[in-house]
Amino acid sequence: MSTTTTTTTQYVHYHDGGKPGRRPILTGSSAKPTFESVPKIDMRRIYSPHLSDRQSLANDVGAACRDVGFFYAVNHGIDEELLDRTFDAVKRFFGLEEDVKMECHNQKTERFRGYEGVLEGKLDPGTRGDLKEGFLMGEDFTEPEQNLTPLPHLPDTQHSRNQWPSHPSAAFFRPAIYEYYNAMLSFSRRLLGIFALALELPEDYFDTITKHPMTNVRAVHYPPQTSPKDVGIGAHTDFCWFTLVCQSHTVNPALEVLNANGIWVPVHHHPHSFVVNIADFLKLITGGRWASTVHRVRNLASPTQSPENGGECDGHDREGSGQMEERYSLPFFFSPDEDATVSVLEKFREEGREYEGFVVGEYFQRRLDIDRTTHLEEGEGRRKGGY
Ligand SMILES: O=C(O)CCC(=O)C(=O)O
Ligand SMILES: [Fe+2]
Repeated sequence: MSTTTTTTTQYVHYHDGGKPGRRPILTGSSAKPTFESVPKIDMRRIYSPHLSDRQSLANDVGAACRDVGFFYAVNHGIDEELLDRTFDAVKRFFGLEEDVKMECHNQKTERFRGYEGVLEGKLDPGTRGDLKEGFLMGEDFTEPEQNLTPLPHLPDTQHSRNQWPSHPSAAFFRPAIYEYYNAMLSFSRRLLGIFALALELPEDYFDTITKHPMTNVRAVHYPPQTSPKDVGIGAHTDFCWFTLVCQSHTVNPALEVLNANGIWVPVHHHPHSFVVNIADFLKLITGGRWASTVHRVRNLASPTQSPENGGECDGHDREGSGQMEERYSLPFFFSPDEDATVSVLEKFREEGREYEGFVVGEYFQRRLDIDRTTHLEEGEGRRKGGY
């Protein structure tokens, strides 16, 4: 008598470029060469007056963008106390009365600026929603903190506008977020030069399309989750140029990135460092040579120590059965000017192929609209149709 073993392929599902995607989980002999950890890059060379130092940093950055799409940026030069102050303010903000936060609910704006409640987002349709609350702000020429001039050809009504809570108990929040926003914006401009060098382009190559870039800070609070079926933010790629994330400490890594074998690789907390990731626009203009890597957040309670796991966490299917921790993160999203047209860079084009150009703001809004409509869809959102 003979027995047959049937193996069925298992898949990881995600949301990529605004569309659902899936990747087979490959193990053993079918596994491909891929990354198993996120590289750490010392950013001190970004401030060097010598082009050779900036170029050597660019070489490290370029390798990470190609092979992983993610890296830790350490020694980035942004004041650590500023980062601590921002996290304090963010924790305080999410602890405010619900009414104070709901006054600036994000569904009141086209660009999704303002407050989003727990379970209102849903990047992974297979879940009950994202177990997080957030607050989004970004470029807004009416706010004096930004010192911007309005785009001449756009009517005032089409410019992005922020919303801030007006209650006195929230007065601390706007200046704190602006301090972070402005620091991240100037660091991002330097990083853009490093990306240009990494692509063997002149350092100022992207300057003409980043005169008034589209930028966002999102402050996020992930309550601890007890069920592994939940997700803090469903698996996705980012639809900007690149993202910098500062994350608060959790015993277990909550942010995870997907490698080519469908394995989730944990992104650890390194105090005061940023996590940098390449997003869809940079993947697009490099003709796919740089990776816009799928990632997700699960703020699972830490596992109880057991002899089997030695108290170690492997970043995979953790059960939520231990210490409960709140998690806070501060992604900063950077994209070129809303009215810039971009396409695959000349150097990456194949002869005889047609390449479409697209307007940054239009592409961005299309992606944002997908997010806006997946929010509050099933009546779980407390304010469905309310605005
Ligand atoms: O909270 C994080 O670490 C990442 C959040 C994220 O992926 C996003 O907001 O796009
Ligand atoms: Fe993301």
